[in-house]
This record gives sequence, structure tokens and C-alpha cells, in this order.
Amino acid sequence: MTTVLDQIIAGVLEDLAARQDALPLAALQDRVRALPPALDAVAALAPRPGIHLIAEVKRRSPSKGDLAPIGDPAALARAYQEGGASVISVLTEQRRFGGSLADLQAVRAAVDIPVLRKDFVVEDYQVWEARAHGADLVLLIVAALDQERLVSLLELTERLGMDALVESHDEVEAERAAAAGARIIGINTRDLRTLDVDRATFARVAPTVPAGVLLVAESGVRGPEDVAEYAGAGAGVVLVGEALVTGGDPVAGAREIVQVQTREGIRP
Ligand SMILES: O=C(O)c1ccccc1NCC(=O)[C@H](O)[C@H](O)COP(=O)(O)O
Repeated sequence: MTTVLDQIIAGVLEDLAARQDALPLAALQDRVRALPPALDAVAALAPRPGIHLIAEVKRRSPSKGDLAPIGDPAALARAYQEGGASVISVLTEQRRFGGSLADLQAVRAAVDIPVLRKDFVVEDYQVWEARAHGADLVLLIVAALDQERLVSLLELTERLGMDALVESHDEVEAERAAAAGARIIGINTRDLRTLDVDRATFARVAPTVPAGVLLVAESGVRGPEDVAEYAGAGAGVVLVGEALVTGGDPVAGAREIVQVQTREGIRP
């Protein structure tokens, strides 16, 4: 059966082929070599008494359709940074999420904290492309990659001085992420088959992630109570999209999240 993920990746690969025709890998690599080093996302997300926020620039989604008209992604990212975000996530997938590499580049130029390229990365070219447009880390979705590909993409990010947020949806995927050597593991509580969010997934899967790995709770945050729930189950980082772009005041929205009082849950 074809899943939503399969359909998204099919579109991503078509668009990727067009970009590869327009700009061969060697030329892309030359651009990357001329850049300053990537920022250190692991350091930016290091455990602390409070929660870290990865704030997302998200225009549209398969589950919700149009979320918000984001006229100026750079201004939105600056607002997130002002509100206390530690990392900015930029959805660059075009067909389903309305994002672009231009959004990524604009955000990179606007903030001085690490920037995540959030996309459906399956080819080396996309990692080089992410770095060329200023990303410091990329999303690698375990469900989209066999283990060999996951390991080799992770190695490429390291060679480029980048980090990866390795996303899992269940215990088996979290184990694969850890076995691949991921230093940042996300547990996405949105089921990729149904697109439904079940926040309880985080508390179920989190204990299977080894100590010392940065643990990110992804999706489904509606407000501070959900952040507190994820933090209580061990998340040191939350990734939030919809609630921030639809909330009306991104500075206040980000601030409200990073000010959530965390207790003993967050892992060292
Ligand atoms: O958001 C979706 O509908 C979606 C569907 C299929 C694959 C991925 C999808 N979202 C990507 C994300 O992981 C979220 O943008 C991110 O976790 C933020 O989620 P939220 O705060 O619930 O907007």
C-alpha cells in the first residue's frame, strides 16, 4: 500500500531531479566549500534546567492544509529567536508544505542560531543543498531510509560539520536511530499513515532512547501544558510548528514555551 510518506517522497524526488539538472553536485560542493562552518546544534540544544524550543516556519501541511500566510519567513524566524528559540526549523518541501530553499536561505541570513532543513532527505545531494543554503542540521526520517542509507547520510552530515535530527515514530525506529549513531533523536507523535497525533507516543518511546542522546518531542504542541507533558516524559527539546504560526504573536508564543517550568523529567 502506498503511504503518505511514499507519495511525498515521490514528489520530492521529481523536484530534486530538476534541481540536479540545473546545478550539478560538483558545483554545489564548490559553493559549500566557500562557506563558514555550520553552527553547533548539539551545543545549542545542550540540557539545561528549562526546555529548548525548535520553532518551525510552516506554511501548510498535509494534515491541516493552509496554516498561515508567511509573507516574511526571515521576520518570523527573528521573532522566534527573540522569543527564546534555540533552533529554527524551516520546512523546505514545496508540494505539500509550501516551503522552499529560498525560505531556508532567508532564515539563515536573519538569525544567528542553528537552522534545521526540515524536508524528506533521501539523497546526498539534499544534504549538500541544505548546507549550501545555510542549514546547520538536517532532518533524517528513519521510516524513509533503510539502515545503510541512514548511516551514510548521517556520516555525510558529520563530514560537512553538520548535525542531524533523526526522527522516529516508534521503539523500533528509535533503536535504529540510536544504532546509526544519532546524537539528536526526535520522536514524532504524528503517525505518518493516519497523520493523527498521539502525544502519549512520546512517553512510550522515550525510555528506549539511550542516555546522552538529545531527545526531541515533535508535533502536537497546542500550548504550555503539552510542553510540560513532553518535558515530564524526558524531552529536553520540543519542536513546534502549527501552534506558533497560527498563534498571532510568535515572540510571545515562543516565550511562553521556553518559560514552561520543567521539573525532574528532562534527562541529563
Ligand atoms: O504536519 C503534517 O501534517 C505532516 C504530515 C506528514 C509528514 C510530516 C508532517 N509534518 C512535519 C512535522 O514533523 C511537523 O511539522 C512538526 O513536527 C511540527 O508539528 P506541529 O507542531 O504539530 O505543527
